[in-house]
Amino acid sequence: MLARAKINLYLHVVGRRPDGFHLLDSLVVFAETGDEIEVAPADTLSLTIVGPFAGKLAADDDNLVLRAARGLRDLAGITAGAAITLAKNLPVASGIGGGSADAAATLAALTALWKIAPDRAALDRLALSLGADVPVCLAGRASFMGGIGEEIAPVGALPPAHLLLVNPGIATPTPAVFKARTGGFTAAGRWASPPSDAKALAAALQARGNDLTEAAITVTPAIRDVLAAIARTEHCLLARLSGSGATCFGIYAGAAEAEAARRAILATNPGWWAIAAPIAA
Ligand SMILES: C[C@](O)(CO)[C@H](O)COP(=O)(O)OP(=O)(O)OC[C@H]1O[C@@H](n2ccc(N)nc2=O)[C@H](O)[C@@H]1O
Ligand SMILES: Nc1ncnc2c1ncn2[C@@H]1O[C@H](COP(=O)(O)OP(=O)(O)OP(=O)(O)O)[C@@H](O)[C@H]1O
Repeated sequence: MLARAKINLYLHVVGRRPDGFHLLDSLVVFAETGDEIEVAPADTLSLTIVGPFAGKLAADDDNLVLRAARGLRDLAGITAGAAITLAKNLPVASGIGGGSADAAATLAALTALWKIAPDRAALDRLALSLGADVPVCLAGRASFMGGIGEEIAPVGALPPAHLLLVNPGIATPTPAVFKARTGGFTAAGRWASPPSDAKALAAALQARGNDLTEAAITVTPAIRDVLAAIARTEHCLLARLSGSGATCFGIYAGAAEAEAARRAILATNPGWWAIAAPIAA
């Protein structure tokens, strides 16, 4: 099962809860690329990690995949096991929700393997307890995200558009970025009807922003270089940070333009990670 990368096309910080968590308004979409979760019947729960970023992550009890599996088992009141394999294709702690997508894919795959039908509200509560981005990853489609991540509203059909994702290879922990944030709050940026094409989408996004950008650059200064490099690529309609970083994205009208931009970026920055993929329909 594909655990798609999550991209925050815009992200406004609209308030703060008394417990310190930030209230957000974000347009979340998914890219047609990500990690892979496979599950097979077994007596006990186990996790094997393979793939390009396997070395950056331990298959220990804290792994979001195993936390999701244990949480689902407890929720269903069963003692089943599963042999889970995670192909870690996305950089870790990079603002594209890899761990959250893995957790959501694990919940979906094990629900099918164990043939259980958990109560939806309880499943959503479990998702949120695993991470603020897990509920939207569980919904699995383009959404306006509110609250601290628990409010998911439909966006309507977005126009076809292609993404270039670029990461400078520096893990950027989400808590550090929220901690570094200064300044006030921004109004919500939701629109009533979706833009008609990629150019109109980029124009609508230009009027919005990612309120974590400055803080993320404080934590990982290389983000400034990544944003500039994406903005310089031909046919780039918009360059922006996703989530708390350090992954940034470019928007392009066509697949060929996004792929050409990926090659151009890697030619001058061979140490960076870059991938081109359409926004999932
Ligand atoms: C920045 C986003 O990626 C936008 O989609 C998410 O809000 C973060 O989602 P996430 O990585 O699943 O975050 P979590 O693991 O739940 O939270 C990590 C830490 O970030 C801070 N945090 C997170 C979400 C939020 N709405 N407000 C916060 O202040 C909290 O200090 C929290 O302890
Ligand atoms: N399966 C997993 N994949 C990635 N990270 C995991 C996983 N399990 C636990 N983690 C831990 O969770 C933290 C966040 O990782 P993740 O890659 O989800 O961050 P992120 O891309 O910044 O997410 P977000 O965009 O939701 O803030 C890392 O510090 C990592 O050690």
